[in-house]
Amino acid sequence: MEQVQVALLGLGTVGTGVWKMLVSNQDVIARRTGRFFNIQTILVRDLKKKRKVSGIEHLLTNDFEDVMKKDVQVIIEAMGGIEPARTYIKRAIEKGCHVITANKELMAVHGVELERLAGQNGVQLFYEASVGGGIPVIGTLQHFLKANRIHKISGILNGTTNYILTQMDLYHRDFSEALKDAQEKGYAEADPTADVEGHDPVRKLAILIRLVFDVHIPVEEIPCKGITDVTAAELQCARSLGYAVKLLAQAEQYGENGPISCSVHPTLLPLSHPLASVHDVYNAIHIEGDQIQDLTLVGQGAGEQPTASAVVEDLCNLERLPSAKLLPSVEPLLFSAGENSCTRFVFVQTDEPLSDRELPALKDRWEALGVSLKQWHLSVENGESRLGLLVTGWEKALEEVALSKLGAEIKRLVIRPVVTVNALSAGEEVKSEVGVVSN
Ligand SMILES: NC(=O)C1=CN([C@@H]2O[C@H](COP(=O)(O)OP(=O)(O)OC[C@H]3O[C@@H](n4cnc5c(N)ncnc54)[C@H](OP(=O)(O)O)[C@@H]3O)[C@@H](O)[C@H]2O)C=CC1
Ligand SMILES: N[C@@H](CC=O)C(=O)O
Repeated sequence: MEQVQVALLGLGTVGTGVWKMLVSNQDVIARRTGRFFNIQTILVRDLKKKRKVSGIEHLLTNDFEDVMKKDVQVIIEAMGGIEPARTYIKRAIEKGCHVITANKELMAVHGVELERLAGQNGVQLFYEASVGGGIPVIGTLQHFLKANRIHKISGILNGTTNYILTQMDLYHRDFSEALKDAQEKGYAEADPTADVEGHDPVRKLAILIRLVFDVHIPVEEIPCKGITDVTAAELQCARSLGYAVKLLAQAEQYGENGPISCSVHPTLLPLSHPLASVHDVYNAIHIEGDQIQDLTLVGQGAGEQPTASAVVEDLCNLERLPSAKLLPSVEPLLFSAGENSCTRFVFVQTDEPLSDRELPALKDRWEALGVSLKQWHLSVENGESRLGLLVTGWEKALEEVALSKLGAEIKRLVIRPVVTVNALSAGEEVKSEVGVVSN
């Protein structure tokens, strides 16, 4: 049996999962690869911290130079953050080690540099765990969709926020309680701001964009909005109109080397949409290509076991799969995904009593502005009116004047993009204009 010597950087959620899987699935791995992966050393920050696995104490170090002294062929980076992870990975590559990383923040920003360095040094750099947790999306794009022209990729790319939205929407739990739960389950980033503000799915989208469109887009150029302002009232209103709110990542290219629209935004999806029923920690990635047509991958997007699965599969594939080919990158023209559709969910909370009898008049006033009111839902709770409106023809420039026609002082307003069903597309016959009213 061939022995492969491995160093593990990080023994948190992912590192612990990798250790456990290499122990629990050692027989399957050996049978299928003819290899035994031996972890020689584990880098951590705090040597005194209580660990979730035993029998590793003698392997722990908090000095990267100890790792460099070991004769290892592979380094698994599961620490997170840009530095010192970037420096450690570069040093490992320059020493001739293959590298596996789960670090999307690093790969989104420095992926091109690190892949180039790996190529120059004749080693592999695999990062399957960096997008979609246990979903093999990177391998699928790199190895099994090479010959397709992919024009669109969209999906739910963050387990923590999907878990929070599901808990709020279906189980009526509050935001902070659901976030705490996601942290305890090991789904969230060390700093969960990256999850709830949308930076984590933006990083993952940047990695996918590089793989499908061969362009590097700086993460700060991807329009992004997180879920911190999504409330239970809004989720209930959207559901009453037949929609679920999901943190949707989207990227679409218009023609070969053409402009790219992309964004990460809380978005309304019709309940019949396949992504609307992707709940809890599950992620989903929908790929549209000229030959494959469309393909959706669904699986657990975060957590110890699914993420460890992606890392260990990378380990098993190191010698089997070819390295990714880096293509010359072109400067794309970027615009926000929301800009090419003008269907919106306008959700208003006001202390003034609103009546559904006023809505036909509002519909006429908006019609005159070119805004079409397709569906509404009004509810009154503790003296507060909550009005959800589905509209087409909405434009930023019209916002102020359109909202002034509501005739009520707005306490809170959110406007979300909507993935349309045919009946809502501008110019098409509307099947139902009837508002849904509940008190
Ligand atoms: N959790 C998840 O579901 C997923 C995570 N990822 C990514 O995997 C990576 C790891 O995530 P996760 O396991 O959740 O993170 P954790 O915070 O649970 O673990 C991080 C580990 O790295 C160690 N570490 C951090 N910084 C240093 C440093 N400077 N020197 C030495 N050791 C260090 C920590 O040491 P110590 O224990 O001593 O503090 C800890 O063991 C991140 O890039 C994350 O984005 C990817 C997919 C899913
Ligand atoms: N914090 C991330 C972890 C996996 O990438 C998430 O919740 O998706």
